[in-house]
Amino acid sequence: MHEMSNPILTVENMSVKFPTLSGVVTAVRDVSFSVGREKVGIIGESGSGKSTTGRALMGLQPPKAIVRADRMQFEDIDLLKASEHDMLAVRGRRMAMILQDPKYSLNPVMSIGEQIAETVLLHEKVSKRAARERTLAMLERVKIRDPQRVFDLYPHEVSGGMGQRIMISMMLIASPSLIIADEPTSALDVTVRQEVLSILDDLVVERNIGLVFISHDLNLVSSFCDRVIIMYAGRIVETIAARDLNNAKHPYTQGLLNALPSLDRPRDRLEVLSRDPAWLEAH
Ligand SMILES: Nc1ncnc2c1ncn2[C@@H]1O[C@H](COP(=O)(O)OP(=O)(O)OP(=O)(O)O)[C@@H](O)[C@H]1O
Repeated sequence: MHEMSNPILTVENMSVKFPTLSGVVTAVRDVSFSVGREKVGIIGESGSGKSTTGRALMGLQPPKAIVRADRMQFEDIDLLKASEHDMLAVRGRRMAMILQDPKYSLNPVMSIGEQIAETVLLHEKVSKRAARERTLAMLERVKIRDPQRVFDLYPHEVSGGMGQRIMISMMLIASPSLIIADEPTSALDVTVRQEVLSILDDLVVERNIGLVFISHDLNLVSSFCDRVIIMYAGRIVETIAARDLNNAKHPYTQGLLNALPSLDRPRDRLEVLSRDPAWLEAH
């Protein structure tokens, strides 16, 4: 459950713009939210600004992007004032990101074991031998069978589900207080997805940390997260407790819920989401 009295992250009126040849694209407009020790989902259609929001929190927006906000506070760090040097100490350590494809986050020329052991050596004053032992233990913690064999594999040799477990095992070592997961299970099949979600859930509960879970899958987010932020065209249209989703007030959220396939609403009869220009007005 969340302790909003003491949020880990507070964002007030954040906007992200991209100057392009055909003009300035405003990908995120005046979004405000906080994250406590809880799982917060960000949901919206493709292009609604979910990933841009996640990257801006990490300071990982493309160099041309312009991020503006009244406030972006992560624990004791003012993200608006933090230098790239400050962010190096935050990223991966205090705030970590999991992406859809772990291959992009892993070093392709280093074995899995070497990479995890490197993280251990970065965070703990131990010998190389002890780092190897810790690495094998971490692989076991994320339920990887045969960790000795996996230790010597390279990123291209592991499946997507195993890659996400490896990412999570590195987070167990770094012990971040906030994880931003951008579609971490979209590329996985249903069984593997459930396993990865359950490992992620254990991590959040056990470490009492915050998780921002970005997804276009409302069903998944509503069952996995505590609260849900609904984005539409770069804005937050509604923030709601997952258990209250069925009572969502905003017509866009209701449209998303109605668009979910269910037994009495076969897939070939999905409704077209309705849109109203008034939703784009500030509120
Ligand atoms: N580097 C960029 N340059 C210009 N426009 C960009 C850039 N990155 C994102 N955008 C635009 O910003 C908007 C939001 O994109 P974003 O990727 O955040 O959406 P999203 O909700 O995460 O979508 P998806 O689910 O497809 O990842 C889109 O209109 C996109 O075209």
